[in-house]
Amino acid sequence: MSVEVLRLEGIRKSFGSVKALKSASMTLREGEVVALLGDNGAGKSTLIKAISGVHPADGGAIYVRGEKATIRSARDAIELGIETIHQDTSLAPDLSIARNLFLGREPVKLPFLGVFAPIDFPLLRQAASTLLKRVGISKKLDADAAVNTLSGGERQSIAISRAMQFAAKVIILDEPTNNLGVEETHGVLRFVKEMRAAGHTVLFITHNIHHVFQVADRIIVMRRGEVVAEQTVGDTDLLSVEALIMGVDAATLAEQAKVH
Ligand SMILES: Nc1ncnc2c1ncn2[C@@H]1O[C@H](COP(=O)(O)OP(=O)(O)OP(=O)(O)O)[C@@H](O)[C@H]1O
Repeated sequence: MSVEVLRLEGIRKSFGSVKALKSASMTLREGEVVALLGDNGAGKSTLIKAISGVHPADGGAIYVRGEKATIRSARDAIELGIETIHQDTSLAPDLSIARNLFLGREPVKLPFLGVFAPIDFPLLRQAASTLLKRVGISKKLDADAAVNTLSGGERQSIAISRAMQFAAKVIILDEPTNNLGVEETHGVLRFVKEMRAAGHTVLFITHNIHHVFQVADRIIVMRRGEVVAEQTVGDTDLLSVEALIMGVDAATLAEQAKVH
């Protein structure tokens, strides 16, 4: 079995009287794509926000590569090699594609008078074109174009490319294909596969079970703030996954499908 990269044990999180996470546990391994499934309000987003430091957990333990970790901020998560691509929030829309790819980590020239290190734009542009070429979207996109001129799918591609660029061990995608067209959706799913091929671990939230069968190795199902099932995708089928999400028996669901 491949190496464990992230383990969550009994993660808890409440918002006032709402127990969003009662006790969520899961293990992610190197080079696997895992789909995090569950009905609305199951706790999926809250769990990834706990891992990415957006809403730190109230309790439980997080282990990164077997070592106990503390994630209290987005910076903590990034330093541990965990990059999260939230829906629509990861990019600075007014800045260029190139700036976005390296946001906060742009190559700089030598400091001027020891205090000011200006961005090295030619080097930035060159690094951005190399990256866009590597992820196969160089033909369409100009690294100098502002992100607000891009489609939803192109924005997702940029956000994902950025995570790849910094070699994050774990990449978390919150509904990465939400609101995307067919072609854009396929582009994002292709990136997910490329990330796995490059050895990254990908955890993605989705409501689209067809995508699960296209790219995921395993599914983890949440219900009412807990992980209630984990399965290898090759060992299950669409109806069984739907039944797990709904918390009903697969045979009952099949019977209901016949009636309606
Ligand atoms: N910031 C918040 N303040 C108060 N309650 C919240 C907050 N975030 C989430 N919750 C509540 O926590 C529970 C879990 O929500 P969460 O968004 O994690 O579910 P989800 O599985 O991601 O659902 P969806 O698929 O609809 O996005 C819900 O009852 C939700 O209303």
